[in-house]
Amino acid sequence: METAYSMAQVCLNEGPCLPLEPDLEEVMATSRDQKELLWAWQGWRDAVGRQLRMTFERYVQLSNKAAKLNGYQDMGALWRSKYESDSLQEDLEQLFQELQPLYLNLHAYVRRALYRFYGPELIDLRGPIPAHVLGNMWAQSWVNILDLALPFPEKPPEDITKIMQGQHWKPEKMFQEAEKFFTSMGMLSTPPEFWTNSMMERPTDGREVECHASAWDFYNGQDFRIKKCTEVTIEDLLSIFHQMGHIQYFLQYKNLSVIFRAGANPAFEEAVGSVVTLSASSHKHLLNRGLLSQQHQDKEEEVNFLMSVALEKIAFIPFAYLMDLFRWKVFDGTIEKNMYNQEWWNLRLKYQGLCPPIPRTEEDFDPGAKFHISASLPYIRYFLSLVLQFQFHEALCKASGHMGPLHRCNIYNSKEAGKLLEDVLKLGSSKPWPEVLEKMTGETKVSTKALMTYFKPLLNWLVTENVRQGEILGWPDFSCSFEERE
Ligand SMILES: CC(=O)N[C@@H](CC(=O)O)C(=O)NC[C@H](CC1(C(=O)N[C@@H](Cc2ccc(O)cc2)C(=O)O)CCCC1)C(=O)O
Ligand SMILES: [Zn+2]
Repeated sequence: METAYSMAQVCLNEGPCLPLEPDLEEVMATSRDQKELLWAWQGWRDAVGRQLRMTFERYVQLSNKAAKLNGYQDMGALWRSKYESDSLQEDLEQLFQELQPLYLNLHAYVRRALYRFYGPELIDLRGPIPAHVLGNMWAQSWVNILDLALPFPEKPPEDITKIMQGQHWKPEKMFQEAEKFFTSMGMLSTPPEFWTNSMMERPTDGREVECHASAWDFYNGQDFRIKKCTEVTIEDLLSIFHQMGHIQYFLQYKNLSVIFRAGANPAFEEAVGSVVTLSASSHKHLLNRGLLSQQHQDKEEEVNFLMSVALEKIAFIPFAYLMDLFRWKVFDGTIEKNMYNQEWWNLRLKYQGLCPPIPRTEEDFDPGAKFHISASLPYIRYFLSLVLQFQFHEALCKASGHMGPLHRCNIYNSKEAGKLLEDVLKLGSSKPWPEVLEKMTGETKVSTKALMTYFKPLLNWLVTENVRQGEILGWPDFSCSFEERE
């Protein structure tokens, strides 16, 4: 399945065939022509999703067989066991409910912005949003339509990608920049093997590679690598920070016995790189790294900044939640194979408030068009990491002596924050994760408080704006209308 995913391309009538990275992702991110967006969206699902359906059905059977042989009810139960909690699903639902007001206000606001641009024939102000106009192949991050959704359009943020390209950044410099962030906090640098053995760019010698980025621990205490088809963009720079977070975790726990060389739970692994990214993407940090020239941000520019972070992080919440809600139900048999696609879109409607842009059938297998499903990589870790990374951010900012709003904090150069983070990462999975969380934050429970604190100024602005526009929160017109699409 992963090979089919990484080799798939969508071909223009006469002319080149486009791979997902960077070409189709570029179309989804930059095109404002809904017919072109639909071509890429549908083409990718025809090329990948449809091909994977049969294999996926067999994969489910074999996965459950393996799980049962290991004493688990089904593979979903095995995946969930990593969190060592008998109330995991209830706790996750509780976190999701707490974040709903933030998501519903963002959804309503973005729907209005898309309505202004694409008009009533495409957008129903009381309905779900079609999934192909949100700037991303899976509508999991909406940051690429920031230009359509900017609260104060007369104060657009600087284009950091253009600045990077103007400064002739190369992939290796992007990795060095990320490493420098960790060493500035007194944390570990990468060994020479990392720089010789990693694959930082798509090969030009014709080798077909899996371009979805990943970080690898070779469990020999010295060989650690990242594989990524790096493009010189701010999006790729920030995802390199995320990847280097995995490498830092590998380095910190490399002397533990191999059974403990893992994150305290999978969400901890994901949160480490993301928490550093929260500082690295701050105005203060980008300014002092020479990637921004504007000295200070006024109130309105700050709302614009928070909107860009929300389009990445808040839009992601329901997607990250439903990915494994779907797979857990597939593994436990609640969702049978003749229902895969309609149940997938039921979840996409219920949690994300999205519709497919064209009718879908059971000939399609849209979940398979997402890397982690083709690669059998669990996903709930990203949902939990979203909450955890803000809890970590608050704790590390406090340790660094930061005063003022959480979204202005930058832990770069803070040896205190580095020490606190290091002491946590060194534990690997050798202690129950609530103990590790308490060491970092003083709390033993995952809490949305820090995330809500970070976004409070934006939520205030969003609620005021949505009330002013008389927005309906949610999608009472829940049907996905297609006739206008023709
Ligand atoms: C051997 C192995 O598998 N190693 C694991 C790590 C480990 O287990 O040690 C690994 O490298 N997994 C790959 C995966 C890559 C990325 C990803 O897939 N991200 C998600 C979700 C997301 C979205 C936005 C965001 O800001 C952060 C995350 C997506 O893009 O949907 C690509 C972009 C960034 C992270 C990763 O690094 O988590
Ligand atoms: Zn990760």
